Amino acid sequence: MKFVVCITGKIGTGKSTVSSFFEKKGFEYLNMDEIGHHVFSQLKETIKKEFGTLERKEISNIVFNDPEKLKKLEEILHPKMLQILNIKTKEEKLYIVEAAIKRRLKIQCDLTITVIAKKEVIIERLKRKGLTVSTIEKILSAQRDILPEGLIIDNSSSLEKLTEKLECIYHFIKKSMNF
Ligand SMILES: CC(C)(COP(=O)(O)OP(=O)(O)OC[C@H]1O[C@@H](n2cnc3c(N)ncnc32)[C@H](O)[C@@H]1O)[C@@H](O)C(=O)NCCC(=O)NCCS
Ligand SMILES: Nc1ncnc2c1ncn2[C@@H]1O[C@H](COP(=O)(O)OP(=O)(O)OP(=O)(O)O)[C@@H](O)[C@H]1O
Repeated sequence: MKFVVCITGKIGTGKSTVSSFFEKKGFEYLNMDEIGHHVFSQLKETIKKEFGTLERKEISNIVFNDPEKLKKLEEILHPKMLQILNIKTKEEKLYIVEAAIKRRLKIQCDLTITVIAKKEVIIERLKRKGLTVSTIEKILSAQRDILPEGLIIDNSSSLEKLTEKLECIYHFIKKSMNF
């Protein structure tokens, strides 16, 4: 049986933490940020021509300050990213796909889980990872179209609370999908 769960949500809400829970339960994990980085390295010439650099941090500064430039980068990367995702999810398996911009990428899946968290919690957690408030604010602003859909998990409190919620969801999926 093939079953694809997509984990979506804004930056720093806890998508990787949630994905890792499902990976431990035996789901194969795919991360669209990583696939994006892979495609980026395959399309260097086009990117260099468009942005004048291949430094991801510099490009991040450009695109998260200019929606038109972000659109341009997405037009270059997204078709190939989707192609890779489709190839990687062909088997009869359980997959967990982490994709902040699931809707923009038009990813097809059997179940969507949206991870949400309070803005101040997101900022606090990401500051600890070394991001500046200004960068976080800019990325959040480029993610205004990420709206809650499917099952919604609020990850504003502890990891213990998150795990409790995830165990419930996992058992619900397991029972309803019969695996
Ligand atoms: C802009 C790029 C070069 C920045 O690379 P960098 O290594 O500095 O950051 P990273 O990839 O870890 O992204 C930082 C944060 O921004 C988010 N993000 C990335 N791309 C986008 C986007 N198009 N729209 C909104 N948020 C995005 C990520 O989910 C993450 O939370 C890179 O993110 C990129 O190539 N993005 C375009 C491809 C894409 O749409 N990826 C998102 C897949 S969900
Ligand atoms: N409930 C929680 N309590 C405390 N810290 C948490 C909790 N959930 C996640 N974190 C921490 O917050 C940070 C962001 O979480 P995570 O990397 O899972 O988010 P993400 O949505 O995948 O982020 P990104 O968009 O940057 O990929 C990490 O350092 C993670 O360990």
